[in-house]
Amino acid sequence: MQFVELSIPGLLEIQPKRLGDERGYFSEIFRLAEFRNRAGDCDLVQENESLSARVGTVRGLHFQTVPFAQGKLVRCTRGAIFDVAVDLRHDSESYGAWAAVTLSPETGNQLWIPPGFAHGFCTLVPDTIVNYKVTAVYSQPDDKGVAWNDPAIGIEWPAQADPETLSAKDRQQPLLADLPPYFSMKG
Ligand SMILES: Cc1cn([C@H]2C[C@H](O)[C@@H](COP(=O)(O)OP(=O)(O)O[C@H]3O[C@H](C)C(=O)[C@H](O)[C@H]3O)O2)c(=O)[nH]c1=O
Repeated sequence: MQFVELSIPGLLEIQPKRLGDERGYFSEIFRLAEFRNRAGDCDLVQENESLSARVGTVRGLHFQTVPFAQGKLVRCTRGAIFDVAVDLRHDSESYGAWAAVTLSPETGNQLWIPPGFAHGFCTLVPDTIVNYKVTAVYSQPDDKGVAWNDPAIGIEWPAQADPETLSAKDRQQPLLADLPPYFSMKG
């Protein structure tokens, strides 16, 4: 299993090994000890799955606030996504910066997003399924967001991104400039 740090420290793209044979392949997609060794001590306490029927579906940018801040280990099990994270740690050198990877079942790669980041994705094909483990349970009162198209963040979404697919919640997320300092590098 390979771990590659993205342009923002803390974000890790994970590439499990695939052992191929005449039947297909076998792949270990998660080992807690190896994951913790790279991502730090954390417990993955909930697993989520979402299906997005339309190509260009945009979900995000979401995060939960302390004490329910979530780390997310994201993979795409059908279709493909442009998966993006935004640094919301107010004392980080990369505050407001974004980084993205394409996740798909063909590559089998994953993205680790530590607490302190907003997460979102855009589907690149119809009927895309995203599966992700999180380090804190869902807490609706602590479920917050930031505008997907905030020019101060400047995410270069794929051409497929379709604003018509946004949920009512995502159509009215605040701008980065209006976010309280929810997160710090000090945890
Ligand atoms: C996140 C979550 C949601 N829900 C309920 C709340 C709503 O009734 C329904 C849909 O929730 P929402 O519209 O927030 O789902 P997404 O737009 O896919 O949001 C997710 O996608 C972005 C990309 C993320 O990173 C977050 O994990 C998560 O916010 O599921 C739950 O019951 N448990 C949960 O953990």
